[in-house]
Order: sequence, then structure tokens, then C-alpha cells
Amino acid sequence: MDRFSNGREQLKEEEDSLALDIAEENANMEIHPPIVSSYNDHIRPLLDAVDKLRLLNVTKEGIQLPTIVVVGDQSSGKSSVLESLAGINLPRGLGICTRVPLVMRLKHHPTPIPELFLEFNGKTVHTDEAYVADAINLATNEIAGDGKGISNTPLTLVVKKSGVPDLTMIDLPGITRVPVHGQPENIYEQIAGIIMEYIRPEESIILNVLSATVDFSTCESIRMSQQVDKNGKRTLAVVTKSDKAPEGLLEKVTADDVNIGLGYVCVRNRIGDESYEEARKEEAKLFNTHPLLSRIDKSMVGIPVLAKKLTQIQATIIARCLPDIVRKINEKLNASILELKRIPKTLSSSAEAMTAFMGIFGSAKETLRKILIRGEYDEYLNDYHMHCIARLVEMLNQYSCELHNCLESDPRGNFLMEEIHVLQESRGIELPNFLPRSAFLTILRKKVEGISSVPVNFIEKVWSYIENVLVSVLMRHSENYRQLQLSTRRAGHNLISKMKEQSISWVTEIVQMEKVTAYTCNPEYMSEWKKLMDKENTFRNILENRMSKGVIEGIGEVEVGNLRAYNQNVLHLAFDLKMRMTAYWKIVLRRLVDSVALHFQFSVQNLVNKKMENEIFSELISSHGGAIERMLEESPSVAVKREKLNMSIKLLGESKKVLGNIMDRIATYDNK
Ligand SMILES: Nc1nc2c(ncn2[C@@H]2O[C@H](COP(=O)(O)OP(=O)(O)OP(=O)(O)O)[C@@H](O)[C@H]2O)c(=O)[nH]1
Repeated sequence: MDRFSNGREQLKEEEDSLALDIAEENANMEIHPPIVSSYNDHIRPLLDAVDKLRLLNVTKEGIQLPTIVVVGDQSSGKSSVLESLAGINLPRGLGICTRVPLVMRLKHHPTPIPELFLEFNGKTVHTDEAYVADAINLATNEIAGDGKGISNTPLTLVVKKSGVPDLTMIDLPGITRVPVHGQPENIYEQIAGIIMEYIRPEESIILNVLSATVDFSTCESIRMSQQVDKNGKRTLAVVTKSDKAPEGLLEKVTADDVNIGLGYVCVRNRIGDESYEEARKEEAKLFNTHPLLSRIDKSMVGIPVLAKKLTQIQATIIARCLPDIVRKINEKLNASILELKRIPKTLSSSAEAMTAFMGIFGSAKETLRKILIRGEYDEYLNDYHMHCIARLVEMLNQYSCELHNCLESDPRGNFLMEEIHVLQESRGIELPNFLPRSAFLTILRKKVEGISSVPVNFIEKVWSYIENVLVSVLMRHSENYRQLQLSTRRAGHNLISKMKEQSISWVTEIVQMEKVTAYTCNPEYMSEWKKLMDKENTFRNILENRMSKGVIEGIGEVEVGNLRAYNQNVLHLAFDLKMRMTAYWKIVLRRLVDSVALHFQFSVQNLVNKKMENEIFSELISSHGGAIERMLEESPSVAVKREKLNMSIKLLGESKKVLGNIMDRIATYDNK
């Protein structure tokens, strides 16, 4: 079992004992104010810790806190319920009163003089019971403006008073469909947005305030809570204004048409100028004596019952969520520290800048060596585009296929016609059985011309691929320095364009050489030619047997019908010329593939090992007068990232400190 599970079990036992305490206390409970907190000593520090985390705004880091969120339609009586729980007066009335999320922290406090203060916008404003309503209104105006607009910036009200339950709740603006005068048109969307943000997390308990005077199923707050808590397992209903609509209330709360998993508590809040004490007395009288309301089970009525239920639920969710919160804070803190370490530190001198530059350049070079020369792609396991050797081999195979598939100028239907024509045009005043060299070169020139664009296109394609790889590696390694990125990108493009130009002129020359000269020392030429010449008898047989076409091994099917018009000598020379060319063409194509492959390997090695360094260094020196430190000025996005990480680390560190004791407690449970 993990350490958290152990901790959870221990906390669960505490919860159970707390529940027993509460039940016992409920039995002896006096209905007179103040509501005496039965808060378990074990849970109180945990609630304090959660409140501190809330104040630190740890939710900003994506860590949700266990929270009781009060929602209700406008004027359903939310503020009245909260003031009943706190024993103070809150702004109440018709129209929109709660315009910002109000975090209410109620804390039992042994001394008779209550202590009240507001925390908002980073300041603390002390107040007292008589002025708290005004102070809240003033603070709300400061946060959300004087009008009727709303804001998502929370306002915290701390009430330390003898006898109040140790509870933290968040009161949210009441849901209104129709904007009242002075409210923005999209007030519903704004309020709904805030409410959803607070009630969506699984860690939130939804305290749904429903007025007894309405049909619960028509309440917007019910519709919203059902969207995030379908079965109502984290929803508790408080039914206000029981005094106003006692008829059928018992049936309504027992029928539970709207799926309230945590149950209903019917209350009667303060009316008019009643004092808090009077209100509690009236409430107790109402539920004890009213013919209809007195029939509702006593475990479902009255503010004291609500207070007990809430403290119990609060204890449960805190105990359930805290181990996870501790874990998440640790995880996020470690992740942020790691990420911060990955961001290079700010450079303060030329020497530091130079060292950093050399480091960046060295690592970029090593990456390029790996992917372009050695074929190691561990840095780009899932990025196939960067598995360069494999991609280059693919391109080379494709290039070879393209060269071999280029249509021959002599389609089979016209077998030997081109040779005969070229031989006729190359005739010299000479003996008739000589094969003129010029005839061979003429055919060779036409064939080479036919494929001449293929090697050039291939060279261009490969260089643009290498350019892409080079620039992306350089960008990756200099990602923290925008100026350096600009220079290295420029250097990369310039270098590739120079090398591409050289390659193209090299390959154009190679093609030109193949076009105007013919030579090979490769013995395959002779053996292939001989093999093909052995098939001349087959050719003759096809002619003599008056067949229109036939198959010659090594050449394929040929049509010979129109060749019978020529004499034997011409046909022999044409056949010979064709077979020499066939044997030689294989050598030419192989040469074009092999030499281009060698050229690329050599060029890439040159690029990575020599030229890149020269180009980048001269780009840095020439365009920026050697001001390498300026090149390595941190980009604004990195500065922002560092600032954000530092803030996260500070916040998470403080949160961790807040939870220090609790973690120790969990650890002690583990060792027990
Ligand atoms: N009779 C009676 N009136 C109540 C009760 N609870 C609240 N009210 C009255 O209902 C009105 C609205 O109550 P509020 O507490 O301001 O309602 P709210 O939901 O906080 O209002 P908004 O913040 O504006 O949404 C006030 O005039 C209260 O006095 C109750 O139990 N009985």
C-alpha cells in the first residue's frame, strides 16, 4: 500500500470519529446561537492549510482545492444562508448583490470580541460586524466597478468569532437570465462561466440554495449543477424561505425530483431587521410548531443542522483530497524546477557568451554528424523526416528508378529504325562494313539529352531536404537565442545555396561528359555486348521466317516487318550499333547513380565537418561586428518563460511549506 493510502485510511478513521462526535453533539444540540463548532482538532489544521493554499492561489497552477461552492438563482437566499452560518449581516436584497466570488472563511475563535477582515487585491481591510456589509460592497465596487457588472477576482471575508463553525465556502453571483438595468447583455454567460469554473472540479461540493417558493426543477442552479454532477453525489440542497411556502415542502424534499445526493436542509433565514439570535429562535419555533413544517425530520431542518452537515462534508473532502494535492504540488514543483534548469542562464560577459555559443554550435554539429553521416537518429526517434540516411537512400533509389524508366527514344515498334537512319546520315566515303563512331555518339547524345533533367532535379531535391534538416537542427539548438537563430538560419541558407550551385554545375558537367564522350573500362560492357550479339541469329530467323514480330532475349519483343527492305549489311551494322548502345547505356546509368551518391556523401561530410563552421562564424562576425554577446541576448519569450517558472516555483514552494506539517503527519501515519 502506498504512503498516501495509509494516510487516507488514518484520515478516514478520523472522519468516522468526527462523524460520531457530530452525531452526539447533534443530539445535545442547543438551537440558540452561536453555533458551537465541533471541529475535530485533527481536521482544523488541514482546513487552515487548504485556506492558506487558496490564498496563495494555488489553483493557478492547476491544483484544485476541496471547496464548498454556494450557488443559487438570483435572490434565492444565498447570502442570507451564509450570514446565518456566520452570524453576521451580509449585503442582502433584491437585484444582484454578490458580484464577485466571495470566499467566506469562518473560524471559531475563543475570545468574545469577533475579528473580521477582508482580503482582496493583495491587501487586508479590517472591519466589524456593523460595517461588514458596507465593507463588502466597497470592496466589490473596487474589484468589479461601481455598476452592476461582475468579476471573477475573488474577495475573501474572514470571520473569526466565538461559536461559528470552522467552514470555508465560496459564494458566487446569483444566476440571472435577464440583465437588469446597467448590467451587460451577456451577464448570464459571464455568471454561468464563473459558476461552472468553480463547480466543475470533482473536488468541489455544490451547496445549491433553492427557494421553497419555486419549483426546484425550474432552477437554473439545479440545471447547472446537474451538468457537472449528474447523480448529485456532491450536491447538497439548502431550501430557504421555508416560512413563505410551507405547503408541500415535506413532499418536495422527500420526493427528491432533482437528484440531490447529499440531502436537503430546510431553513428560515433572518427576515427584515431581526437580530441573528431572534432569527434562530424564530427558525426553531417554526420547525417545531408549524403544522406542516414540524413534520419534516429534525435532521433536515435548521441552520445548526446545516452547519454540522457542512463541517462534516468539509472534513470528508479535505481528508479525501489532501494526499492528492500534496502529490500534485510535489510533482509540479519538480517539473517546474527541471524545466527552469533546462533554460540556459542569462549570459553576463563576452566570455560566457562565447562559451555558450561554442556549446550550441558543438551540439548542433554533433547532431548533424549523427543524423547526416552516421545514421543515428536517437534524438529524433519519432520524427521520420529526420532519419536522414534512410530518407536519402529512399531518394537515391527513386532517382535510379526514374533514370532507368526514362522512355527510350527507340520504341520497340521501330526496332533498329533510328540506328538505320543515323547510320545512313553518318555514311562516309569508306568501306561499307565499318561502324562509324559518330553514329554511336549521335545516338548516345540523344539518349543522354532525354535523361539530362533527372540528375539536376535530383540534386535540387536532395539539397532542399538537407537545407531543411540543417536549418531545423540549428534552430533547435539555438532556440533560446532569437538573434542567433536569425544569423544561423541565414548562414544555413547561404551555405546550402552555394553548395547546391556547385553540385548543379558538377552534375551538369557529368551529364555533358556522358553526352559528348564515351568510355568505360568496365569489362561488363564487352561481355554484355557479346551476349547481345549472340542473339543476332534469332533476329535473322525472325526476318527469314517472314514473321512480323519476335522476341530477342535481352531486348524483348520487336517488330521487324519493315526491316526486310534493307540489305543484310545495313541490318547487321544497325543491330551491332543497337547492342553496343544497350550494353553501354547500362554503364552510363550506373555511373550517373554511383557518382551522384558519392558526390552527396562527400558534400554532406564537407558541409558538416568544414563549411558550416566557416559560414556561421563569418556570418556572425561580418554582420554583427563580432558582438556575440548581442547575438546571445535572451529572446523575450524565454525571459517570460523564466519569470513564469520562477513564480510557479515560488508559489509551489510556499504551498509545499504550508503542507509541510501535513506531509509529516502522513509520513508518521505510514511509519505507524
Ligand atoms: N422570508 C424569508 N425571506 C428570506 C429568507 N432567506 C432570504 N430571504 C430574503 O430573500 C431576499 C434575497 O436574499 P439574498 O440572501 O440577498 O439572496 P441572494 O441569493 O444572496 O441574492 P443575490 O446575491 O442577489 O443573488 C432577501 O430579501 C432576503 O431577506 C427566508 O428564509 N425567509
